[in-house]
Amino acid sequence: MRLTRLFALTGAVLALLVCGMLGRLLWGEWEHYRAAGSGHHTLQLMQRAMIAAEKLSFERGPVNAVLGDHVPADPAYRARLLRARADTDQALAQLRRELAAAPVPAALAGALPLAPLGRLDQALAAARQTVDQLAALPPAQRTPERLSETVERMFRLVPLALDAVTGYTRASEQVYPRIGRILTKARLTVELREFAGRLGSALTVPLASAQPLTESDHERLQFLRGRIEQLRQLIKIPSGDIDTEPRVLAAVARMDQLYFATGQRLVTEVELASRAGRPYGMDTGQFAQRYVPCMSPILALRDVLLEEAQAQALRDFQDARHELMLALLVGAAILLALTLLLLILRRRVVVPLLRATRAVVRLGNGDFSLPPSGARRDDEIGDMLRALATLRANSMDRQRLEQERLHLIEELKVRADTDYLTGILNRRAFTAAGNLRLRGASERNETLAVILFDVDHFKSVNDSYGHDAGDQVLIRIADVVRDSLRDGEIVARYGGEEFVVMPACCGLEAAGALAERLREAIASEPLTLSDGHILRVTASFGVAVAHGPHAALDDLFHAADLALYRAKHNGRNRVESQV
Ligand SMILES: Nc1nc2c(ncn2[C@@H]2O[C@H](COP(=O)(O)OP(=O)(O)OP(=O)(O)O)[C@@H](O)[C@H]2O)c(=O)[nH]1
Repeated sequence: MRLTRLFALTGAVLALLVCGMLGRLLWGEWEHYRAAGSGHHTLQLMQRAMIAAEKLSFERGPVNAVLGDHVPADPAYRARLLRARADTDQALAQLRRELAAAPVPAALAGALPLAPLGRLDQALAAARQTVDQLAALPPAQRTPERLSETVERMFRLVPLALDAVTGYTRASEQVYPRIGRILTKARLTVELREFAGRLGSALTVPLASAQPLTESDHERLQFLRGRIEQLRQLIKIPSGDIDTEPRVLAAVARMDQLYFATGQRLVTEVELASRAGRPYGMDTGQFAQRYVPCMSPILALRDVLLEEAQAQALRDFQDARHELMLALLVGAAILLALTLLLLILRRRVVVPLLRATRAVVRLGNGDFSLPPSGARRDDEIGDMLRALATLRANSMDRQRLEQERLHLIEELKVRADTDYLTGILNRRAFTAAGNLRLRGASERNETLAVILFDVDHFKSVNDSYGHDAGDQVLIRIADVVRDSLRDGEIVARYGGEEFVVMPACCGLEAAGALAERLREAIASEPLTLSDGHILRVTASFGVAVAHGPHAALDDLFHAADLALYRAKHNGRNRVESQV
C-alpha cells in the first residue's frame, strides 16, 4: 500500500474512532441535559397539578360554610366561595396552558394522565351545580343525606386531580430519578393536606345541623386520623440530604406545631363536646375559619419541598448544560488537535519522506535534479535528508569520476593506437586493423594491398637540419599522405621514417597507382621548417597484395618490404610492386 494511502487510511480510522468516542460522550451529556430539562418541565407540571388539587380542597371550605348557613347565605361566605372557585378554575387553566405550551417528551406522554383532567372538568361542573342547588334550599330541607352526598361529590374531585399529580410525579421520577424522593415527599404532603381537609369536612354536617356525631362519624374520624398520622410518619422517613435542609426542618416543625397540635385539638374539642352532649359553640363557617389556617403549614412544607426540587433540578440543568458545553469544547479541541497533528505529521514526516523517496529514485536513475530540501531540520527526518544530500553529492562525485575514467580510458585507447609524433595510427593499431581487414578480405575472397614507403636519405635531413627538423618532416609527410587518402584508406607510421598505407580494397595495379599519387604528392610538396628553411623530400614505395584464405599480414609486409627495397635500390623516389 502506498504511504500516502496508508496515511490517509490511518487518519480516517483515527478520526472515526475519536469522532465515535466524542459522539458517545456528547450523546451522554446531551441525554443528561435533556433529562434535566424534561425533569424541570415535568416538575413544573406536577407543581401546577398540586396547586389545582390544593385549590379544589380549598373550595370545600367555602362550600361547607355556605351549606351550613341560612338562605340567602352570608354574602361574605358566598364571596369566599366564588373566589375559591375562580382560584380553582385559574389553577386548572394554568395547568392546561403549561401542558400545551411545552408538551412533555413523547415517551412520557402515556404516563401523563390527561384523561382525569377531562373527567375532573365534568365532575367539577356537576358538583358545583349540586352545591348551588342545595344552597338554594332552606336549611331544614338540607337533610344530612343530601348534605353528605354533596360534600362527598366535592371530595371525589380531589382524587381526580391527585391522579394527575401522581402521573406527573412518576413522569418526573422516570426522567429524573435524582429528585424522585423529594417529589414523593411533596406528593405525600398533598395527600396529607387532602386528608386533613377531609377530617375537617367530616364535621361539616354535625356542625351545620348542630347534631351530635354518630358512631359512624366517630369511626370515620378515627380512620382519617390514622391515615393522617401514617402520612405524617411517611413524610418524616429519612430520605437523604433533603431532611437536613434547615428550610425543610423548619417547615416540618411548623406543620407539627400548627396542624398536629392546634388543628387536631380543634377536632378533638368538637368530638369531646359531642360525646358530652354539649353545644359545639361554633357553626361550620366558624370552625372552618379556625381549622383551615391550621392546614396551611402542610402546603407550606409542600412548597418548600417543591422549591428544593426545583432548585436541585435547575442546578442539575445548569450543570448539565455546562457539562455539555464543556464536552463540546473538549470535543472540538480534540478534533482540532487531531487535525493539527495529522497535518503536522503529513507536513513534517510524510511529505519529506515522499520527496526523499522521489529523490532516491531519481538518484538511482542518475538524475540529480531534485535536491532534497529541509536538510536544516534538527530531527531524524533532517538526519535522513542530510544523509541523502551526502549520498547525492557522493553519487555526483562518483558519476564525475566515472566520466573522467571513461574519458581517460578513451584517451589511453587513442594514445595506445596513435603515433605520438604524427598523430596517425601506430604500428600496433595498424597491425590489428590490418589483420581484421585481411580476415574480411579472405572471407569475401578479395585482394588486400599494402603500400610501404620510406623517406629517402632521411639521415642526411637529421644530420643537416637537426632531429627536430626531421620530426617536422615526418609530421608533414604524415599530413600530406592522410590528406591524400579517401575514406576507408588508412595510414600508419610503421617505425622511424617508414610509413604504411592500406587502400580500401584494390588489386596490385590500383595500389601501385595510389602509391604513385602519394609519391608525387610528397615529392611535389615543399616543406617549410619552423626556422624558415624549405625542404623537398622524396620517398620510395613498395607495393604488395595478398589473396586467398591462407594469406598472412607478415607475408604481405615482407613482400612490400622487398618491393621497397628494390625501389631504394633502383634509385629511390619511385614505386616498385611485388613481382
Ligand atoms: N628526426 C628523426 N629521425 C629519425 C626518427 N626515426 C629514425 N630516424 C632517423 O632516420 C634515419 C634513418 O637513416 P637510414 O636508415 O640510414 O636511412 P636513410 O638515411 O633514410 O637512407 P635511405 O633509407 O637508404 O634512403 C636515422 O638517422 C634515424 O636516426 C625520428 O623519429 N625522428
